Amino acid sequence: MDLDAITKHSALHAKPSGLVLQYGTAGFRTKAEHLDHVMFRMGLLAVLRSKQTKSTIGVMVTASHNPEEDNGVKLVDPLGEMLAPSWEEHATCLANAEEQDVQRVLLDISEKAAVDLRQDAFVVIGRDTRPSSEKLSQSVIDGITVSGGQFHDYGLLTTPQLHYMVYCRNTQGQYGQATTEGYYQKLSKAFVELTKQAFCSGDECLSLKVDCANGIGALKLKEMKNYFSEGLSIQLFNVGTTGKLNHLCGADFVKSHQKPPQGIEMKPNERCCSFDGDADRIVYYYSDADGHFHLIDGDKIATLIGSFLKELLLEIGESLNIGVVQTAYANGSSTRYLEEVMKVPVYCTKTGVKHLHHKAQEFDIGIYFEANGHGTVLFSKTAEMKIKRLSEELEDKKRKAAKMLENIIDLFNQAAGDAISDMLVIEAILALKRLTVQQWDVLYTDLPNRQLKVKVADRQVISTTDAERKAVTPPGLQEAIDNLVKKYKLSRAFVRPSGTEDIVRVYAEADSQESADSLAHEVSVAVFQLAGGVGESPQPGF
Ligand SMILES: CC(=O)N[C@H]1[C@@H](OP(=O)(O)O)O[C@H](CO)[C@@H](O)[C@@H]1O
Ligand SMILES: [Mg+2]
Repeated sequence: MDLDAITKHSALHAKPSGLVLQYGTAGFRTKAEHLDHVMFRMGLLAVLRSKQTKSTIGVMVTASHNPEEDNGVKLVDPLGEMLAPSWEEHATCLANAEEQDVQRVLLDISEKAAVDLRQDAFVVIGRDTRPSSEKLSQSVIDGITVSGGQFHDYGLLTTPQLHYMVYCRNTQGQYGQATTEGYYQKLSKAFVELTKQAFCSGDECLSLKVDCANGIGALKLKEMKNYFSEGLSIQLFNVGTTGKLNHLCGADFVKSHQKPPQGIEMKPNERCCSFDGDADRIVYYYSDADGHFHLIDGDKIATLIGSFLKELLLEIGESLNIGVVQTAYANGSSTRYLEEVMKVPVYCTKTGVKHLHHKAQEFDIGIYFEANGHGTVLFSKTAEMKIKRLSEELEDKKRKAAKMLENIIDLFNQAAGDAISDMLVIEAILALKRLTVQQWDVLYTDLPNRQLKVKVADRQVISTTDAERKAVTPPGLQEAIDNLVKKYKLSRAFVRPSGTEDIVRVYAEADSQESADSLAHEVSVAVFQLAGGVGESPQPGF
């Protein structure tokens, strides 16, 4: 590594003085104009990580569901996973180093992580459709080249596609071909195989409306549509030609406002879904004959998938262990349904897919979804091999079930939650089980809930425990929440500092929407008072 060259180039990507950023829930995220130095330095870091793991590392430039003016960056580890926690710390150190300290921090990381600097390095890059993304990804490339790494720039990709590319490259193509073509082919083939049995006559076809959040999902789905056109007809909305990214549309908007996105024509009982800005989240919804909006979130997606997989396992007579992983944001009704009706063990982790993904790896079949629609299913190598063997050995109905499982394994993106892949899985299950969106929705009834944001001077004054369900600091906050919760029926509430925005999140659920709203408001006021609220105190009403 030519440290002098790095220093010279680093000065061209100077850090704004006083700016401190953290590698948060999903990498660095802030206003795009503050990120040039972070991008350059993440290029440098990706090279070190690649040398250390002797593998291809991914860098994704995106701020997912954040407003269009924001941007962000995250590194993808060799098996398509999120960056290891110890390297998140290195990333934070490097991003915040003053100009004159960049060399020293790089050498420090290399020493601490035992990086052999003579190793080759290879990095792949992807970016979303934000106006700032192209220039920022050039800064990543600058960091890679000046530190002697090689790279392949995929250009526009969904986040899960980049995870897939990294996984493919590090398994010598065993997981699939590391091209968008390879991705489309793998998923479409599995989808077509899986749904073949669902359509008796040739003229049946699924139809679905997709809100693409004015983001990358629109471009990629448009390309992919032709691969499965016979089984599924999709109509795309919010494709980015006129609207702004994530503005009044997309999965995050629909989930948090619990209402339909703008820019989509919804007829009664029509099945619709929304992606987020980088297409790693999906939520479904419909409007009933009376015009009531029904949201089908990540919890209901996990339930649908879980019950389908359980049925198939029962059919083939194999006892592979299934676990469902959720976060504190999972609706209480979903947890109860999974545990009590479906009899599946449920685990709760901290927010952020890296935590859920990690936990899901402990099972033969680990299903994980955040309530906001980010998730996937992981199959252990043993489970995968067993299913493959059974699909050759078993006969008739059992063989059919094993074949279905085999295709489902291929249809899931096991590197990361993926809106396109999840959409195809859901569509296939609905077709195979002949379920309408309404029948899916009534599996259980969500407890009314409300999420709010509170602005405080320093959100880190709030620390939590018990998978973020209890506040440890500031003193008195948890006690205040406990007392408020007692006032309502079937109620629950918790608060935590966001890892992607400079706010504290408040979540409440209760037996009625009025109670959930009122509890969320009261907890917000407690946060404002006890955790250093800034600006105007939270007002009731939404
Ligand atoms: C309540 C909520 O939806 N939180 C989201 C959000 O994290 P926060 O740390 O809550 O800002 O963004 C994360 C990254 O996309 C996602 O994993 C997570 O679920
Ligand atoms: Mg996202």
